[in-house]
Amino acid sequence: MELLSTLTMKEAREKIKEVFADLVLMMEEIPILEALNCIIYEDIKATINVPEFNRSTVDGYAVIAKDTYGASDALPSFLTSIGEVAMGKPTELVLQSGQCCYVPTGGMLPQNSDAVVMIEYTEVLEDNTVCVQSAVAPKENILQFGEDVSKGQVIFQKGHKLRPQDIGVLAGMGITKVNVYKKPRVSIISTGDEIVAPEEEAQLGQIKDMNTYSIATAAMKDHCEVMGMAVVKDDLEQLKEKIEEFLETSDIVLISGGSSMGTKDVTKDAINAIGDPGVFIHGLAVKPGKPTIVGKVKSKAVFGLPGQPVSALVVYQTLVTYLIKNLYGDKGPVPYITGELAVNIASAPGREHYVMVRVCEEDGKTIVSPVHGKSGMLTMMTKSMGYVKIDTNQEGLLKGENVKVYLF
Ligand SMILES: Nc1nc2c(c(=O)[nH]1)N[C@H]1C(S)=C(S)[C@@H](COP(=O)(O)OP(=O)(O)OC[C@H]3O[C@@H](n4cnc5c(N)ncnc54)[C@H](O)[C@@H]3O)O[C@H]1N2
Ligand code: MOO
Repeated sequence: MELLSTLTMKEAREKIKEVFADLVLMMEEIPILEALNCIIYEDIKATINVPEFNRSTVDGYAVIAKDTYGASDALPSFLTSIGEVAMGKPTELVLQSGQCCYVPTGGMLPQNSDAVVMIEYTEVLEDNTVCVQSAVAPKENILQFGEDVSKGQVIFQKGHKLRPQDIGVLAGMGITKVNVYKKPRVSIISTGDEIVAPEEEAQLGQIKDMNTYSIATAAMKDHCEVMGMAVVKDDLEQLKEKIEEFLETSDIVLISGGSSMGTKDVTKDAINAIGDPGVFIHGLAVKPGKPTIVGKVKSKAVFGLPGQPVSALVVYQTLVTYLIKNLYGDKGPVPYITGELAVNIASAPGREHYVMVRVCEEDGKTIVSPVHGKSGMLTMMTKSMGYVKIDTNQEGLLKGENVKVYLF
């Protein structure tokens, strides 16, 4: 009798990290407008100071803060206005004690000024006298030279994923192109004599292909380039040929189905038939996802995901995403929220258990409830916001417990 050997998820991840240490992504230089969600290939240093001059953050009067101390509605300070700063222009003005100067939001501060009083707290009297009705502290309402970013400082580290605000900062530095990792190239194969394309009519006993589409779009979400998608019969030779074809252009080939112990489950044999070292993981102590396969051939990664739609996607998210993040050097955590369990949840003994959950707000509390179903029902995941993890040694989770929900 052949039984699956079962590694824990932690052991499987360590093994994957070790075995694919030589799988590396190339670098490419791209315009910043195309770089959203791309991963930075090397540290980026600030090329300038931001701002490059002391700026006001409000419309008001630049002052020497000391001149306003004690000022109030009842007892204002009277300052002499020496002029106005024009937006986008340098100023030559220099403040002396007892003087002030009008500055718009974002305007350059005159020399010697160290704060700005908002215009609402001032009143202009005759003879360029400004009545200041509120005190300001030094540095109040100003952005100092280099306060946002100072020249030479590392603003983004290698492995950082670029978000809209990051792209804005790069533009603000005059950096219009960035070196990023090339996307991992991924191909997807679904195996099964019963699988038909979504647009085809399914005869009794057949099933429309879900996995090719859920896995391909999961890979796109992970910032991969999908190179090929195919459905292959449960046939060793045909599967081997398709994997070999896809390996020509891909870093990772993801196969779903045929991972278990049935007579028609040929994924493991097909991977091993291509070359060494072949399959190095078959079986994980997780639920769902027990029959997972991981192999290395032609220096590339080949995964055999379980055919059940939920299992395939859960293993993708827990294991394939882990490898992809590793390739990118992305050390960020899996995004999660926390909430309170609405009911007790029993665990699968001896396996790390991923339970699909929905989340709602009730009386200001975040309430987490399990979504029941079987791993052949993909709607279990469409009704869920994420999953909670029950560790191998945990007996279950209790109602009222605070849990982490890992988001899809
Ligand atoms: N004797 C045993 N049987 C099974 C075991 C086991 O340990 N011993 N493990 C079970 C578990 S757990 C899972 S998960 C499945 C995994 O099976 P396979 O990876 O071999 O997948 P298939 O048998 O090909 O398919 C399973 C199921 O999923 C449907 N499927 C497959 N591909 C698609 C697709 N692209 N789109 C939609 N649905 C798909 C397929 O029709 C089957 O219903 O094995 C258990 N059995
Ligand atoms: O372990 Mo299977 O992946 O439960 O459905």
